[in-house]
Amino acid sequence: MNGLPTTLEADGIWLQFGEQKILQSVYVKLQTGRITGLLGRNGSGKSCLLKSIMGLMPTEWQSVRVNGHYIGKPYQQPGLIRYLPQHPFVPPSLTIQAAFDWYGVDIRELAEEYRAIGQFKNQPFGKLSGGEKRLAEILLILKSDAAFVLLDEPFSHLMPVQVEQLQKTIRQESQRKGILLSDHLYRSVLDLSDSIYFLHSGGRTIRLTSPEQNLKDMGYLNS
Ligand SMILES: Nc1ncnc2c1ncn2[C@@H]1O[C@H](COP(=O)(O)OP(=O)(O)OP(=O)(O)O)[C@@H](O)[C@H]1O
Repeated sequence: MNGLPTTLEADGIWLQFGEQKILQSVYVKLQTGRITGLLGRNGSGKSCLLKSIMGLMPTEWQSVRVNGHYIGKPYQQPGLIRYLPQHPFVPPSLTIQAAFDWYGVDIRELAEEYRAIGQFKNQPFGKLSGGEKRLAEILLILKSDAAFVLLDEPFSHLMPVQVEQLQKTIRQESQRKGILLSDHLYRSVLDLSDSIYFLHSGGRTIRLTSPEQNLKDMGYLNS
């Protein structure tokens, strides 16, 4: 691939577990400089889709292309893509400082805005509260040097003031990255996103044209 990655397209993703069809020919497109939202009911397959894009799921078929070039295992490409899973992923014995060093993120840049990060930098992850841990993990992924970032429920466990701060950081980082944002805090997803996909329980994505109305029509929001 020549030049900097600017577009990532995941196409024709098919995934099933036994008889249960999860994803059926799903398509999503990410672009650097843009935030793409992903919404869908509980269990519709959003987390599976994010893992599939990374190359971490045993899909029946899928094609991930960066600037039009097929990439077999996106997660193996240095500087291409990072993924925030729903569940904690940093080993509990690692300190915040050590984790940030490992991901190549300068903790000093964040410590002023996110006081807790600076304050607890010598604490191991295992001793942090659920919200503190989540915040540190989101920032690790979001600030690391990658062209694309996939965020699975970044706002869960965070108090409102941190959600607001994080929205600001997501906007800042989107100036140089393509971000896929999936969260049930739909208002934040709608406010931040340049375009929004809805994953139907049948396993297909549609792009929302009038997000709020579409979400009501599909029963994701009360009308
Ligand atoms: N490893 C697995 N083996 C079997 N079934 C799985 C596996 N992983 C996920 N599933 C099933 O796939 C479906 C989609 O799960 P997924 O976690 O992707 O949903 P989701 O849209 O992220 O849900 P939520 O909004 O509740 O987080 C669920 O029915 C789940 O039980």
